[in-house]
Amino acid sequence: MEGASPSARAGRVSRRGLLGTLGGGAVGAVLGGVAVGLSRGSEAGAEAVSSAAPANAVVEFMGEHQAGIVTPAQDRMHVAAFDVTTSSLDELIGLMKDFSSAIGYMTRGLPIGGSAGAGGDDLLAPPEDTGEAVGLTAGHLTVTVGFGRSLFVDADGKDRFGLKAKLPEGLIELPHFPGDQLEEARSGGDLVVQACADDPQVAVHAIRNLSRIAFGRASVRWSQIGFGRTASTSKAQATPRNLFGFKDGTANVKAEDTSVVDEHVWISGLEGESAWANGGSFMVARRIRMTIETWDRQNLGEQQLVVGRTKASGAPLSGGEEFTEPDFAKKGANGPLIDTNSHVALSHPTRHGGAQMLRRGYNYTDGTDGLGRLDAGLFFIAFVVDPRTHYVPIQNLISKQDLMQEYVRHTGSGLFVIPPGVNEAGGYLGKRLLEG
Ligand SMILES: C=CC1=C(C)c2cc3[nH]c(cc4nc(cc5[nH]c(cc1n2)c(C)c5CCC(=O)O)C(CCC(=O)O)=C4C)c(C)c3C=C
Ligand SMILES: [Fe+2]
Repeated sequence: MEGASPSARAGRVSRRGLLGTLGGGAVGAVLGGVAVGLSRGSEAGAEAVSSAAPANAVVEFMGEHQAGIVTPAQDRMHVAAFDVTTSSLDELIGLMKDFSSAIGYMTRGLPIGGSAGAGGDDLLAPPEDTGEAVGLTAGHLTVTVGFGRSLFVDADGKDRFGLKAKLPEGLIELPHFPGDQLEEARSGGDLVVQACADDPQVAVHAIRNLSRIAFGRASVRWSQIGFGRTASTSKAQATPRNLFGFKDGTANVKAEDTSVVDEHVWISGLEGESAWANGGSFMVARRIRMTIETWDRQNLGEQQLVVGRTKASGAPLSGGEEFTEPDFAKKGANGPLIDTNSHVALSHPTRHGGAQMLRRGYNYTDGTDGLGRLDAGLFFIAFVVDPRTHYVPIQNLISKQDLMQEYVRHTGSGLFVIPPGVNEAGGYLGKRLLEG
């Protein structure tokens, strides 16, 4: 599914190559976009644009599943949630077609619409692409799109677009968890767009342009920039560290374990009206502020007790090295070596009927809070097959008992269903929901 197409791998995307790779199925809208872009741009412009798409930084947009889930986690993220402002299903369909078309270009490192990007000949219209990514590589950009419950039914239960019957049962209203201090302006949303890339400018460019494209049909409700990954999603990746200074992602679901991914990440087996969601996933997003200053005053022993692993190597406190399975039964002089209320003990699959999640979070900082404290933390993202079994019970237990709770505060929240990928000619993100 992922990986560069042969034409992209060659480092230059010819016009025919572009039509082949995008038009091979990404959408009529993409083909239309290409045609428009080429008719507007000069030959020389198109060539210049094409040569700016080195293949080794391209993650394929098209596929059975959307990219940006099992894709090796890139270092930078910009996520935005949108409120859909139109009440027209046709306009919503148009928006998803336009998003899919633009994503097709941007993930290849090309200016939207095949336009000249930062410039061109038309002085009387705004450029089709804002231009700040021209000259940069595709940066392994992935753009993952999802739908919130409020797209299906509004707060009064009204069927906004005739989609209510297609609402997957798993797309619940998340319950209030103990200690939640959620801010309305950082929570919810009808649509979510997760842009991840190696380069922050590439990720921000994607969200900026999609927001611009959405104008008149959807507006940004909240957005969050993350500056460093806090998870590995591939065995080839080194485990990064979160802002507590601990390795994060050691026991994460990894892309190579395809049977685990199939069981715990991809939606399958849905029948009837919600069958459109098969091949998709659910995305849980939580903005978790970390009280860094308090944490930094704790001694190393306390920090390790809270996590249940050593700070240096990430090994479980029961012994071994980073990837050794924790032994929760192993006792020392003062009881279990891994505290029963440590983060690892409470979130481990053995406490939750084997449920696992693919974590794909990011460190964030949004400056200081006016009291001299860093507004920083972890933008937690997890992809799961069903939040009712794979997120809610875990969050409930953590929120009630986790020693880590003393150092964190949940300030934002969202739950979205991620539709499957685009893998057919004339397809676009969400087509099976919106037209099926
Ligand atoms: C509800 C799910 C989870 C939330 C919310 C969460 C927040 C959170 N986690 C850390 C730091 C670490 N988490 C680690 C492991 C881990 N965390 C969860 C779930 C949530 N974390 C799971 C399922 C696991 C794996 C448990 C296991 O199988 O052993 C670790 C250990 C290293 C690792 O395996 O990744 C750390 C460190 C922070 C700082 C945080 C909120 C700010
Ligand atoms: Fe965790």
